[in-house]
Amino acid sequence: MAQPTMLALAKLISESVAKVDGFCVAQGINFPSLDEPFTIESESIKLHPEVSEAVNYIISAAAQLIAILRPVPVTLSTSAIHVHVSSALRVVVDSNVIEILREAGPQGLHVKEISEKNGIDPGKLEAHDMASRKIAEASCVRAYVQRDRPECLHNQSHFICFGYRQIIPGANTKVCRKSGIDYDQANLSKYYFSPEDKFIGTNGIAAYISRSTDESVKSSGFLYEALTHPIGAENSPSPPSPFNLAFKTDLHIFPWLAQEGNEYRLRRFGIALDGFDKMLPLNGISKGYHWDSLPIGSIVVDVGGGVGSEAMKIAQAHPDLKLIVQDTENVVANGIKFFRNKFIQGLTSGQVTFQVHDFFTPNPVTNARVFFLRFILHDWPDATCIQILKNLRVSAAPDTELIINECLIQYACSTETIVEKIVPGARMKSPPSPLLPNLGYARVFDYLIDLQMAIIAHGVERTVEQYAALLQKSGWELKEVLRMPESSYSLHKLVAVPQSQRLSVER
Ligand SMILES: C[S@@+](CC[C@H](N)C(=O)[O-])C[C@H]1O[C@@H](n2cnc3c(N)ncnc32)[C@H](O)[C@@H]1O
Repeated sequence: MAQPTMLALAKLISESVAKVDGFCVAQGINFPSLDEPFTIESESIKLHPEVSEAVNYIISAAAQLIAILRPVPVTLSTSAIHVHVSSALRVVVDSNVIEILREAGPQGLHVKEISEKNGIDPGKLEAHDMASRKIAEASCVRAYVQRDRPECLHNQSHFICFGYRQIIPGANTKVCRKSGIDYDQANLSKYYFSPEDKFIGTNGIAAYISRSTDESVKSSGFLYEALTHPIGAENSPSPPSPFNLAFKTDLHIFPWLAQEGNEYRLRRFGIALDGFDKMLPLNGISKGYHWDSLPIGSIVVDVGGGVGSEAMKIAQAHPDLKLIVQDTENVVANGIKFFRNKFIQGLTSGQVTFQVHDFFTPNPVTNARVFFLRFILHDWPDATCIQILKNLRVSAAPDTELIINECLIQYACSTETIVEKIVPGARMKSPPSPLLPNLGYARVFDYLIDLQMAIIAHGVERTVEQYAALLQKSGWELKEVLRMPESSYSLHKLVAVPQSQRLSVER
């Protein structure tokens, strides 16, 4: 007899599929197929609030079934070598295979022709593609690149989703003209080999893949060495991170990215964060928070705002707000270029300004209505976060609200903490049994990013309680949690207000 859990999971899957089907029928839409070209809009149904819950239950239940059904040694061995998927993905992105296939059209291209364009030996390319394809299939992801004939590859929706500029007349012409790239064959190959320009004007997904499979994957192999490093073991205040060991540097990743020679990586990092947003519901940044009820002209400071991809969305959706994007010098320069490409009116109208500011010093803006922090605190250990938060607290006005936009980690067991009881929104809705309380595999990305933060930056993804404690120690009070359950990543907004007693910054 099958385990009762298996039967319950199978039932949950069919009920949830029926819900997705019912929604599609009621709306008169087809659920996107893997054989159709990807667009951000067509994918948005998967993040629709009425669909996403059922989708998450299906993903979570399917993974639990796989874990039950697959022999344990196979599961462990597969996980042990899964890193090769990342390495193969990087080859495909950084050697321009996607762009070359897109240009070739639906009939695909012989590997020799791909090789003529990107300079990678066909035998090697074949080997890489096979690795990527076979492992992807083994993980039930489905092949990224399809073959009709043994030596011919063509794009599937997964690769098209990387959103490279198309190198064919029409839509491409516009983008390529913007970046000053001509269309003759000579320049085309130059473009393939000009990484400085590669991601500019794209939707950022390929930049995200390229970044993650470069610094992060290389560093990941050093996790054990970092954890067992004698300096760390001897309680040194700054034990090396896996990134430090892999890249032979003592620097934290951000000052390292700002170093001469890393200009391409820094630019790619900024565009990658814009690409990351494609995992989130459209207009997710606006959801939940009362942006529309802020007084006209209110100042929103995006602290460590990167190239300003979030500030751009807030500015576009709320034209009466003023945005100040703060970051380090090189990033601010990249941000201004990013805005010139995507939203020049924001700059010319004065609605958005950039400011060089080190968030380890008190914030120069003392009349902010909102301090906005996205993906800042997860880059640093607790003591450093408290420093950052205190420097915002000393500059906060009585009506300043602090929005922390971060992933919230949920334990795989049920919890009922004081914070969950008293702070509105702090508690996550529990999924039905026998799914894990944290939604299991449907939320695996959260836990991988948690590891990634530790690996590249000594950082960490935190629970609501951990954020409440950091805020409490730095003069802020957690007021509410604005959850966005439809996000594929547990990205939520924590809203904090100044504690009544003003703190002085400890140095
Ligand atoms: C993970 S990124 C997040 C960027 C942006 N908030 C977003 O969500 O797209 C972290 C940002 O912090 C910036 N940063 C790092 N150290 C900084 C410092 N000391 N002062 C200001 N910004 C800093 C980095 O340059 C980077 O843009």
